Amino acid sequence: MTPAAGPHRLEVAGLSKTFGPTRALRGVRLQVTPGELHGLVGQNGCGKSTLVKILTGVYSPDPGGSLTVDGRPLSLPVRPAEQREAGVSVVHQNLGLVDERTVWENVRLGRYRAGRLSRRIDRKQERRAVEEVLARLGRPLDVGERVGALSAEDRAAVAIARAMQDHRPGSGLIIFDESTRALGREARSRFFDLVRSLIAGGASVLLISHQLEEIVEVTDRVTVLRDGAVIEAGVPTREVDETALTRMMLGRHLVTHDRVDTQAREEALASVRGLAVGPVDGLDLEIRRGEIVGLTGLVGSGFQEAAEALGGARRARAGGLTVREHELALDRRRGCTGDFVAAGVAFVPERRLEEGLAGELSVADNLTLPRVRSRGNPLRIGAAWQAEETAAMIALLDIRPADPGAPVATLSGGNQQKVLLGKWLAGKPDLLVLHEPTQAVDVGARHDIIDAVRAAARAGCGVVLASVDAVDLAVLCDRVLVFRDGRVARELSGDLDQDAIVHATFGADESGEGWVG
Ligand SMILES: Nc1ncnc2c1ncn2[C@@H]1O[C@H](COP(=O)(O)OP(=O)(O)OP(=O)(O)O)[C@@H](O)[C@H]1O
Repeated sequence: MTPAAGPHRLEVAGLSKTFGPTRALRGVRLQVTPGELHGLVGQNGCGKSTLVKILTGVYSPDPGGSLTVDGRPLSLPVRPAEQREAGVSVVHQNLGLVDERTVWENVRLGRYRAGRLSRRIDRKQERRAVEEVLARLGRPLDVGERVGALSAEDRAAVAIARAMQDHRPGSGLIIFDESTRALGREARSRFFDLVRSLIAGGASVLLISHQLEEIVEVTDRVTVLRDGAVIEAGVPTREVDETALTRMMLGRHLVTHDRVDTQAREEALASVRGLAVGPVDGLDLEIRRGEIVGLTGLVGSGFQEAAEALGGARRARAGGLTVREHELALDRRRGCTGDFVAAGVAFVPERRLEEGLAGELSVADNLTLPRVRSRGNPLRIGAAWQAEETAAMIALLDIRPADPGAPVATLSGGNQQKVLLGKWLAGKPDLLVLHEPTQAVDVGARHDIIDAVRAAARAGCGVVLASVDAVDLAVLCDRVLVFRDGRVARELSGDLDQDAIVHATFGADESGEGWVG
């Protein structure tokens, strides 16, 4: 679309943010017009989240920048009330919903209006308010339903309703910060239908995504950040394609990954017997050296629980895992991670800071932690092997900043993901269990991660890759097990392609159930 005349919906000028030695943003400018779907892309650590946090008042920027909405300047740092009044709202990663709560509670969370006299929440009024917002969106839902029980697209509608409830018709800016990843292809397209209907009504959208295909497909214009600075401001999307965007983001050309010949050897490496965890009941699985086995399915199908149990992060009801000569009981209590490490099993969880990394410790400490005990005196921090291993992993995975002393919590999401993977790869595991390893990483980092996983397989490591990302599964795996209702509904192998994986995950199975995505 052509930019509308009159003031911009959002105008950011000269915005900078410095964290100690890191210049996270440098003189950023960004203009979003009314009724525009504007994409914002950039490598991990280029400053996207920092920008969103400034727009929503979490961070105060360095002095000197300015921020206007519909021509009205906002004070810096942004005050929550002012942000709400201006109609700027964010939908976070994975939609930011609380599954255990109802639709109306999710929409109203944090903004209940208590009765003036009773100080009680007026449930009837709250529910009615939410029904009205959903009606405005054209998505009437049962507001008393638990959000966890909803379909992916209804969940998306709840997140959008939550974001737009204070918007005056024809105004407002919704920022989607990596919000669409959990949506399947079909749900995603309906999600964008909904977004377009908001835009047709005059709202604006800033879409932050690592899915360049999606950016190219749905946005009107796109702004590219690199190392905290704007490289391209508001290029009309019809003038770019994925390759051009990648080059702008990374400053280099990337060769896309194709499938490579299998690295799997004849030699058996690991076997799973009678695994019962979550909805899974009695899973058997053999993994050979160098083999990459994918586990996938819809949320709740059991593939995630199975991966967590194999990695020692979740206690199973029953089951055993044999890796070479090591036998591990999978129904043991958590806390026996040491046994898994000793057996050569490494698990890279999806939730990095909660399960996998110590945020306050440095990159070097996090990368080398699992081997501190076996390789030397834990009190002798800074040993030569630690420096060597850290330097090797920083280089292999292009971890940024390349500073071994930086606390991990200060790294961007994608760079934390790389540290987590590096932590386990450096230990040269026999069995590597990965859960969503490329989540929230940019195209360049994804490239590095795929290379690193392949190199591990080439060295004889068996890999279990649990993911909803059909592209990752298709380029990396020798075979893919598709879970449905706790059982392996399909096993795909041979020349895998992503459409076949998506179809097997979302499509009707032999019994004719399900729906085609
Ligand atoms: N609280 C903080 N303290 C120190 N440095 C920080 C802090 N927050 C972010 N940074 C640094 O600022 C830079 C920008 O990080 P930011 O999280 O904004 O990147 P991003 O583009 O959102 O990355 P990703 O795509 O990986 O989420 C990075 O170098 C990061 O290490």
